[in-house]
Amino acid sequence: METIKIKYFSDKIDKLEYIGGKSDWIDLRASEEVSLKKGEFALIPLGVGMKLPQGYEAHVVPRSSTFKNFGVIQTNHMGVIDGSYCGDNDMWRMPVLAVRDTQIHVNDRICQFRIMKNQPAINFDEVERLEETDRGGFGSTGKQ
Ligand SMILES: O=c1ccn([C@H]2C[C@H](O)[C@@H](COP(=O)(O)OP(=O)(O)OP(=O)(O)O)O2)c(=O)[nH]1
Repeated sequence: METIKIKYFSDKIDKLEYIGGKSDWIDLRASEEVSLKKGEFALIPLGVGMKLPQGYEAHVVPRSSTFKNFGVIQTNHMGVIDGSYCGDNDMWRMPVLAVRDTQIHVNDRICQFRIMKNQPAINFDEVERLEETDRGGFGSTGKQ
């Protein structure tokens, strides 16, 4: 069990809930009304900020139903919340592009997140040749 310090920037959204069993991803809610015309971009405020456990980052992705329900695509495809994004004003947001006119209401569950361990520190060792067998290009194993 990990404990996460959380700040709510709005009292209009439900508190986050960890529900084990079905999925351990945690749904995030829009904390403000967002109206978009087709083709518009917005940063949807998610109304929370967190101090993640030491050595963790968070990954934010849409819910599977988000496109069907709201007609928006997450423009960064997966949001990466660094552990250092933990200041008093560091509210999480979801960048989206609307593919149709749409309305996101306060408290709508729009995306989900999980925490992930940081990768180890990396040192790049530059070489002339990698000395391994080529894997082949995109699609080199065929279609079926
Ligand atoms: O979907 C996202 C992605 C990022 N963030 C916050 C947390 C993250 O730690 C910070 C910076 O994100 P990132 O490093 O991915 O963005 P950048 O464009 O490289 O900005 P920076 O120059 O601040 O690193 O923005 C969000 O709220 N939502």
